[in-house]
Amino acid sequence: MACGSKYPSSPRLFTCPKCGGLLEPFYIDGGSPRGRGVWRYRDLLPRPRRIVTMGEGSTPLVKLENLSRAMGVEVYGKLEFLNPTGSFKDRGMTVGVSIASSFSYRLVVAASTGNTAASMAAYARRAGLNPVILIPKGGIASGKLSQIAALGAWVLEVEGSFDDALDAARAAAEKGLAYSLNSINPYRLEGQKTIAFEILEDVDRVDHVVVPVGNAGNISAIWKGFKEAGLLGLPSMRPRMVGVQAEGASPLYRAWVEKMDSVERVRNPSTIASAIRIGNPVNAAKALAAVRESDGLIISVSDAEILKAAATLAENEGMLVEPASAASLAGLIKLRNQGIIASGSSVVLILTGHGLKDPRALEFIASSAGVRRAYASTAEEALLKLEEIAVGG
Ligand SMILES: Cc1ncc(COP(=O)(O)O)c(C=O)c1O
Ligand SMILES: N[C@@H](CCOP(=O)(O)O)C(=O)O
Repeated sequence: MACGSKYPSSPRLFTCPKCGGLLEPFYIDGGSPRGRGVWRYRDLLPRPRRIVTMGEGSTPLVKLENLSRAMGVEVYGKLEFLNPTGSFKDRGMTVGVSIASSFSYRLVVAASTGNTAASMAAYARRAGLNPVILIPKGGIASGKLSQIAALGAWVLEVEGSFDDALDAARAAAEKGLAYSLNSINPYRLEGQKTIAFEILEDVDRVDHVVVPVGNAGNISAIWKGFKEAGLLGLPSMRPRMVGVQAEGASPLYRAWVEKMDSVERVRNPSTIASAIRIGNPVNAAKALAAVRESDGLIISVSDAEILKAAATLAENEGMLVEPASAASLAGLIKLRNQGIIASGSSVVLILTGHGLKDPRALEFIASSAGVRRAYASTAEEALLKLEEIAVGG
């Protein structure tokens, strides 16, 4: 693939036997959008015999009016946290699990920082498959852990980072023990490229698409979508792709700064944004190519900037997202302050995961918003308190 080789599509062929690079499907014929959700773009998706769906995709693209005014740019949020399991991963899982189920796999496997796991578990249950999940011990948000447990998945806690868990999950898939649904699976990423198609159907102009980056599959998939959109008769817009990493887990940012084509593994990635606490992104080469081809860039933001952005989004737009998602707004704020994104630009933030998944992070956000709480021992006292609040405004 990086070497230019082409192969007939096969559900288990993920990497190029010659160069070891991750494969990508390509299409000769186009088509046209019809229906709703991810499968609206079925002419540019794999064609499994059976489709396992929960109506994922068709998420709202909402103008963030207050932030747009304050920042002097047109900011839109793509509300990916409104997908069935609360993250963009569902777009990929409907495709990946449909393939697994069409080819009679019984066991599906993924390493996860939480959202891939929750999504895979849900779609696998619906398809009657058994989900096995490897997580970094103590490394995922409590809401996600409960979500996975409630879906009855097998959870294997691995001492180490997400990257260590992924090494094991990949090895298990290579041995044929289970079908891998991480983003090494090119068919799963095909579902995620539909984010680009939907953006193109919803806005007339987009200059920048800002994406939080962990394992780097999503930014690569979205850019692939922009490149392929013409095949579906959609407008051919090529926005700049902006990848945002958390400072303590930023191998791609470092590779970008040092003008490298591959990343150096960060051994102990650390950030409050557990979803992107990843030190060795498997899609690094594709993501770097996407950013370069689109004339975009990769930046990093601190945990403080991420939490501040999450609180800003909540206070100004009423949206609660998990820290990894807020990294996109933190990135935009930084790029506006540095003058890199010009005023008047049209910017789409990919809001990837729901805030309710990470109650601990919500507490941090609440404290920065200044929690307003009072106690009343009777209804009369409550009324007095309300009168005081009304006077205070
Ligand atoms: C909420 C959230 N945001 C962003 C990301 C980053 O996506 P990717 O791994 O495709 O770069 C992830 C997962 O990695 C995630 O769960
Ligand atoms: N944030 C991800 C990490 C795994 O990424 P994947 O795209 O390779 O599945 C998660 O939610 O687990």
